[in-house]
Amino acid sequence: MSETLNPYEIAKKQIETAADKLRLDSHIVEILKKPMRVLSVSFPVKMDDGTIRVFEGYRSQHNDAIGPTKGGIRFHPNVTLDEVKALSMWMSFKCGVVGLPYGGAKGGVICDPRNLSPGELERISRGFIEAIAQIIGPDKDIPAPDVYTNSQVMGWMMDTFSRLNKSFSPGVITGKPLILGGSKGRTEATARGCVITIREAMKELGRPLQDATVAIQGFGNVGRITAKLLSVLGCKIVSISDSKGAVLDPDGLDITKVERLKDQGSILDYDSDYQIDPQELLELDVDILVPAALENSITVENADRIKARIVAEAANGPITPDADQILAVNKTRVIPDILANAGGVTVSYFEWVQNLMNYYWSEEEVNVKLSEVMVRSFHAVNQAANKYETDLRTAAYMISLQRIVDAMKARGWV
Ligand SMILES: NC(=O)C1=CN([C@@H]2O[C@H](COP(=O)(O)OP(=O)(O)OC[C@H]3O[C@@H](n4cnc5c(N)ncnc54)[C@H](O)[C@@H]3O)[C@@H](O)[C@H]2O)C=CC1
Ligand SMILES: O=C(O)CCC(=O)C(=O)O
Repeated sequence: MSETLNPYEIAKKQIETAADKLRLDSHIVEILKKPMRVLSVSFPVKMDDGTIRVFEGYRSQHNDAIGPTKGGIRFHPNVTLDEVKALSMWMSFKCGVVGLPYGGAKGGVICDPRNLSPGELERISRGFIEAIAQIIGPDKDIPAPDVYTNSQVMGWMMDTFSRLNKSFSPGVITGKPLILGGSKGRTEATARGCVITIREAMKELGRPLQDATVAIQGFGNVGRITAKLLSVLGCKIVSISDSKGAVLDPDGLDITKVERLKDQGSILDYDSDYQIDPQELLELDVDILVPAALENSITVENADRIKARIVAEAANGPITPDADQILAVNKTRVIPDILANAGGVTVSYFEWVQNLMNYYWSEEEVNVKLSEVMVRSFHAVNQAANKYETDLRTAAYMISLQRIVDAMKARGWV
């Protein structure tokens, strides 16, 4: 039987694996395998040509035993309800692994921002928040950016929520522009956190970062800043891809040039001799592979051909469970998404805290706090993996599952 690529089925499987190791009661596992609340909405939006289009979106809230739920909003043509549910579950375990007082949530709207005008994008952003306003709020559920949404989208969403509630509510959403209560360091936080986990993993393996070779799939918020930060640490970024294709230079790409080309048109303008098939990027013989795009990049189809020593899951869900097993046999070190990309939600938490106290930290303060969280969490997961003789993903799930279960018990739910 071929493996499932359905993210919801995958998330459930990951929970079962860790729950088995923790010997959790089956009724507790059943609670955790379902989001506690899912809102499915459709809302009309006036397009620039005067026509009205109806857009569909979802908000899934997985478990709020520990605190309000938290997680990004994705705008993408392939958004599905099952994807949003899985992403909300992964958010719960991500918040758990770094010890944030949140449960997980996620939202998604089926649309393609690459084909929308700025005005249409604004009306979709406002329309979606109006449609889900009843279930979000600073002490209920706090959205943030994800794929194809950014700080401007968060600004519009915060404005719509504040107007509906007739009070300025910066704490309803994070990843906002600085002028509206955004946190310094939030834009870079996911990549910065990921780079810290890579640095710690390389230390564990006794390998230097200087001249380490890196391939990065995805050149958006996370992939692009990861490329920049790793190159500052002396790594050689040999290959980068985005939704249009991939480029490779075995001597190391000029990241500033790739950034300029991306802003002006396409990374494929780098040099036609440097273009490769994006699938090839994943299979390059590099020290570090960073999938920073979407789910299911590494499956049973290609797992056996992955040559990287470390795969750092900057994206959510890039490796399927069956592929995970193949990578483990091949001794590839996988830094799981719920740890590798937890820097984003960590600084989102700092943003929310700053909004609630209306007092703001310097970028240095934010980065020092982020680094403390990421280093501590990486080593806690690594130690648990050694103790339970398991991989980093299962160890990370075990830590978070235990926290959520403890909270549910303390509240008298189970
Ligand atoms: N933005 C954040 O703070 C966080 C993002 N993530 C995850 O990181 C991943 C990337 O998110 P962002 O960078 O924020 O999104 P983004 O919208 O800024 O960038 C997405 C990038 O992926 C590229 N892409 C899309 N399809 C691709 C494909 N098939 N092959 C190669 N590249 C492709 C796009 O061209 C774009 O460069 C997602 O899985 C997201 O859920 C996780 C934690 C936090
Ligand atoms: O910053 C946040 O609250 C959540 C970011 C996110 O959606 C994620 O970590 O996948």
